[in-house]
Amino acid sequence: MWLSIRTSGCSHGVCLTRLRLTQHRRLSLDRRLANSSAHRRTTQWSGVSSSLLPASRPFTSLQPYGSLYLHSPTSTHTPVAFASSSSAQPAETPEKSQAPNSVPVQDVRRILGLARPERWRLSAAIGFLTVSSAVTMSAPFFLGKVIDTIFTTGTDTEAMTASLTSLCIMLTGVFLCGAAANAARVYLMQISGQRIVRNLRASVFSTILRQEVAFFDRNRTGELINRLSADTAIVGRSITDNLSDGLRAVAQAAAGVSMMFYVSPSLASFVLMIVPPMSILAVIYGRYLRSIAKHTQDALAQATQLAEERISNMRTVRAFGKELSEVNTYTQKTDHVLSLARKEAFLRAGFFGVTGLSGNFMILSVLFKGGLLMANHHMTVGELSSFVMYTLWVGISIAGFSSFYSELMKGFGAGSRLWELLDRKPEFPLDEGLVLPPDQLKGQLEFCDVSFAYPTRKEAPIFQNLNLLVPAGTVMAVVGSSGSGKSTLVSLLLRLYDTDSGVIIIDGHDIRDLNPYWLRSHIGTVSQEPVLFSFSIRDNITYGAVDPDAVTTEDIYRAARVANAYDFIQDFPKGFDTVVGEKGVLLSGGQKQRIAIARALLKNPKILLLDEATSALDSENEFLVQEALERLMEGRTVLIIAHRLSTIKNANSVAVLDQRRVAECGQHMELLGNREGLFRKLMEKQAFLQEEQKRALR
Ligand SMILES: Nc1ncnc2c1ncn2[C@@H]1O[C@H](COP(=O)(O)OP(=O)(O)OP(=O)(O)O)[C@@H](O)[C@H]1O
Repeated sequence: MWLSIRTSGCSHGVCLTRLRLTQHRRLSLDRRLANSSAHRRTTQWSGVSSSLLPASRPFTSLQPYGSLYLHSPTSTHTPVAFASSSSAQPAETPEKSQAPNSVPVQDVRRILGLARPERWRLSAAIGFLTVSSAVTMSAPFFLGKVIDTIFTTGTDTEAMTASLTSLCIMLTGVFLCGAAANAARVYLMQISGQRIVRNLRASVFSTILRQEVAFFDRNRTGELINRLSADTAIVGRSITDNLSDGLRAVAQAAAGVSMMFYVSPSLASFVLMIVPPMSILAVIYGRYLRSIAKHTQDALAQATQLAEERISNMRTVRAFGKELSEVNTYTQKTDHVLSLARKEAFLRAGFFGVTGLSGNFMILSVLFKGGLLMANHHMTVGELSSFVMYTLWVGISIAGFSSFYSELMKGFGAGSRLWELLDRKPEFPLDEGLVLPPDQLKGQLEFCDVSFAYPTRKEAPIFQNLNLLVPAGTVMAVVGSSGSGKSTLVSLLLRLYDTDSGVIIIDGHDIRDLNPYWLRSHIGTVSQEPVLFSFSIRDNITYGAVDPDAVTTEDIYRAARVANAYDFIQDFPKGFDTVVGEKGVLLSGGQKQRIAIARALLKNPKILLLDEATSALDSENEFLVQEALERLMEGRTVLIIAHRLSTIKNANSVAVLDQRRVAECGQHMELLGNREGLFRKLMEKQAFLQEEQKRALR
């Protein structure tokens, strides 16, 4: 039994979408098969610590890029439109949420979990820390002994010299050990910190790259980069350097207080009355600081995002003469950062002012009370000196602990943003699903009753019950007015987005059942404005290969020759090793396109999605690009967004998009014959006919 869906105005068999009900059954069977492990190809992502991710989610690494996302509607083509702060979509990351005043236990566990792979190094560092702190804290006691030796040996200079010398030699040895232990601690902590940050960055980057394209529509690049660079560094520092400083502060404060009680319990009880109010102050301060630090990070992320977007599109900024206004906008953002930083500075100033004052009062009270005790012979001068030094150390340690606490809170703030990102599950998997044997892939494409709206603009549907069939090995030209959804068709075929309803079928398989990674490895794309990466031409071409390691220099040269790129590449002084600049900015439009064609050729895809170059190219470049494209299209299923009459004429069929569906479909001459038809009107409007007439006259 056959169910036929004919698109309105479609007069050619190609556009007749036949959806056999038995095929439906086959599809559901395939879907079940896809779910079975036999049909799944799940590849472990390597190089990233799986402990960073929730257990429910397998952590897999990126495969070499198989497909070229050149015609993604999200890619930065010229002309460039900037996201204004007012119109910007809210970011998905948790910056917009209020900073909670308490740290959830699972956040603490998670942040400590980051240090697990470094536990041995960190344990050794803590061992060295204990040694160096013990040395530091024993110093006042022994220095007190030195003072007492000086004051109590009276006129017996020989005895004093002997005991003073032995004491000083012993202390020198102890201090040297302390210095070595301290150096070892700093080294181990730094290395562990860098390793933790490296792992965290790899995880965050990998998580970002696995997200579906809609995620990148919602989140700004600058904000994501900020998570990747700044937040990871803050988290890394908070559990290494900062943790070490915190532990040292606690250990030294505890040892200092014990020694104060050992030297003079009555003086110690008197002085330490000041500690409880100071601790309460430190906790309150830490909370405030955490909240302000989080807002400062958010504001900074926004400023970074703006700078990143403007700098990477500098040509557009210059062309519109917007340098000054962009500087003003950026300054406004940094002013906001400054106002938050001012609040933070005010808080810090107040806190450190109070702690400094308390420290001085502590010393003053020690000297006052200690002087009285000395006068009553309850203390020696050496003991009082030791006590004063311990008091100073305890004061320094408490101040160190409060800065440790505030840094730790900053770390939790940055961590909470990272967890939200790391925990985000992509809406559809990158590397799961059915993989067809190579000989089974013919390349027939079918859109059956497809309805779709972009996730960020659900209220504006792009397609409603769209039907289209591209038989394997044929070329279909897609035409339509601007915004009719031509590029969206390409995005759906690449499965950058999923349809809201209806199915896209490739060789009888629902695209959602196919492994997206595998699927994209068989689809080549070349857009009007191909994006190249800032490495050499050789590497840019190799980027297209599914297995870059298997690519030989001869393969690259062959692809470049077929793409009409070999000669101009060889004319560069560095030939194939020429670096093309960011997004290929050092090349002309036509050169970029021919390199992109070579890149697609190396991939040798079964299905080609092309966005033909417009008249932006000069006639020689246009000819070379056109010729290269024609060679690329040979023997493949091609969906081409056509801008030229010659392409439309040479295609096996033409589909006209209008009103969220395929309005007309058929061979070029057939569609042109319909005087009232949309295609005819479109051609007239786009001056294709005039172009043809001009040619006929020549
Ligand atoms: N990522 C996106 N998020 C939301 N809307 C989008 C997105 N990309 C495109 N659109 C919208 O979808 C519609 C179709 O866009 P599409 O790029 O597919 O049109 P097109 O026919 O290729 O246009 P053109 O010929 O001008 O390139 C447009 O209204 C566009 O604004």
